[in-house]
Amino acid sequence: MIEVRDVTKIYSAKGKDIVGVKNVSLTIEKGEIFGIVGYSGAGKSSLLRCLNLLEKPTSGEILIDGVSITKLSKKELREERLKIGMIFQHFYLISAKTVYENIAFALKAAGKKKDEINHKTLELLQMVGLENQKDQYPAQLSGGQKQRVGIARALANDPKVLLCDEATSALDPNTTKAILLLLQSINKKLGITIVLITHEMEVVKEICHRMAVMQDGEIIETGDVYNLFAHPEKELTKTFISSVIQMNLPEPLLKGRKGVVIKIHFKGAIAEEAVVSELFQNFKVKGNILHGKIEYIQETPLGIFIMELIGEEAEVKRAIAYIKDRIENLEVVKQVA
Ligand SMILES: Nc1ncnc2c1ncn2[C@@H]1O[C@H](COP(=O)(O)OP(=O)(O)OP(=O)(O)O)[C@@H](O)[C@H]1O
Repeated sequence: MIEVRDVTKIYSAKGKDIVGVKNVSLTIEKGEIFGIVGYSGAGKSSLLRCLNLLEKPTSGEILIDGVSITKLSKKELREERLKIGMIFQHFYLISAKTVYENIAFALKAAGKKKDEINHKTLELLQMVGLENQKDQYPAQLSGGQKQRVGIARALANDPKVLLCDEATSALDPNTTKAILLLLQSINKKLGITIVLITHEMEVVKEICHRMAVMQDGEIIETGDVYNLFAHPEKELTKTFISSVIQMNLPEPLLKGRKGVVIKIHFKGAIAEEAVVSELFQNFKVKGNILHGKIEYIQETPLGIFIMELIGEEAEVKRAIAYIKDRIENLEVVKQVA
């Protein structure tokens, strides 16, 4: 478990104070994949780098499995850092070393013996699917393959935590998907806690269990990914979510509507039921479906329907009440007269 307690990071540049992270408190559970999203400059990298003390917080405390890493001596911190792997957007591989040597280097640096280094390196190569590229140099690899080397190297010393700094931002969508699947399988297989920062909501939607949204150094919203997608509160969270899920109708489509426009989120299995057709059977209302989609947040469906209900006012009201009453986890989120 990672506990971030009231952490602030202030940089000094040219005599000016720049706030990187502001009073952030956060708990990341053991074995979860936790995503931190925000625009450029929001403080994501600063916060992530505080987690392994690549940046020393100006104030506050960070505990990993109960050990306050902000209070460790240099020697203790060096040992603790071995338990925290990190991967980067631009990979940072050693260009003069082969794939095998890049991974083995991390084990050598930790003082492992030759036999153990060989055994572990081969095991890691297999885990990331690079057995056949072991003698190639980074320049001969694709971006996805380079990131696989980065992941193998980060896992060399069996860390408890893997920090991912925009790990897929330099990759194309297909390669991104493959790397995310690899991270997900590593999380399941090894039970390792993964903290990733990204500006791409798709990444969060694909693999994160929980997430936090950062703005101006602060965490403005946090929670379970599915629930935040279904009920985002903050405008910035809504903006991020709308980059992967169409949540609103374009203004011109709303203009001139005579009926009541409602937006419904169907949560969980209910998304697959024929709720909307039942509505039209039971009430004297006509409906225009303006937008309808079922998204999958990992395995769980989230249905989004925007429709216009046309009919006598009282009947439309009854129809809306019927939807609200009948299904507990169905919500009318917007009514426009
Ligand atoms: N070494 C540094 N010295 C001075 N200011 C810094 C330093 N690192 C970050 N900052 C500042 O701290 C703030 C947060 O930056 P940070 O890089 O953590 O944000 P970010 O959300 O990761 O953005 P990006 O995705 O662009 O890296 C910014 O205003 C940035 O200019």
